Amino acid sequence: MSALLEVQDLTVTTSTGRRILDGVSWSLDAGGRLGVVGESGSGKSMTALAVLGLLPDGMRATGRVLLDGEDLLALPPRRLARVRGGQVAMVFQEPLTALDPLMTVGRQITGPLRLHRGLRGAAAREEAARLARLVHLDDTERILGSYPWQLSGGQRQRVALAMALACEPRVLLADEPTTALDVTVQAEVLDLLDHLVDRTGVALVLVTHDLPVVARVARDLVVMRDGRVVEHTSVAAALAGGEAAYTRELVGAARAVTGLPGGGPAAGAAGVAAAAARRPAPEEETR
Ligand SMILES: Nc1ncnc2c1ncn2[C@@H]1O[C@H](COP(=O)(O)OP(=O)(O)OP(=O)(O)O)[C@@H](O)[C@H]1O
Repeated sequence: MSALLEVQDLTVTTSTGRRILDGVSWSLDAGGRLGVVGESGSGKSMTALAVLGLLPDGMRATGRVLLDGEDLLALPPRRLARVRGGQVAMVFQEPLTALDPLMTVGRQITGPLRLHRGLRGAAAREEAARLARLVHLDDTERILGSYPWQLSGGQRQRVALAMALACEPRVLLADEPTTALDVTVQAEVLDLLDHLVDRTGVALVLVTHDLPVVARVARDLVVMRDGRVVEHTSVAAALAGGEAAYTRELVGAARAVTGLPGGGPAAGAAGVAAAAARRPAPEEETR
């Protein structure tokens, strides 16, 4: 079976000729969950932006980004804009950047429903309410009538997820979706992401500097450094040791400061407890 999304030899160069990405390749199957990790400046966000055709002015991308075999890098801008937000949706670190401060949440969710699915009136409102419930915004009526600034950070990120899922995308690209949230809300949003991927079958690309975040939600892993892919493996294999010395370094560092699950004796009690607590049963899922 061929991959749903395949990045082949992606290279991004600035106007001054500096290579920001150098021959990045990875693939994602339908329904897959891929984590992209690496330290600050390793090129994670640029990879996500290049996939979406959203690179800053003056940067040039070469290589191929195949969605179901169609090269997104070769698409005319208007066709690419339809793919973006349609077949490939995105969620960023700061949900406020994706939300219009002057529009109620309800109108923001019905926007993509109208644009990508042709829903209007009561049908659009009902679908917006269903999406709000899907992302566990249970006080649905109040939330849909609120403006973004009236919501908490966690609620805003749930709204951003509802908007991303409104067009029934095949791929969800999330760049540091929990980094701006405090720790307990982070855990809730990660559990929600996990649940949404299961529930909708959307394939996930999760970009983060935080390995425990990836370990919690992703199945496959791309480790980046200095604009290159160091290793493309499974999360389980990386936690069990990883091929590349740099992957082992990242895993070791994460394990030293957090309860990173899996792995050998170094995982310790905190890691084992975190692994056990990783997937709550649906009925006890954190809201
Ligand atoms: N607008 C820009 N112009 C030129 N270089 C840039 C620009 N934005 C980022 N870069 C450079 O591109 C490289 C990759 O940056 P990128 O933002 O993808 O890293 P990252 O892995 O996502 O890090 P972080 O977690 O800090 O966001 C870095 O060296 C960065 O300095």
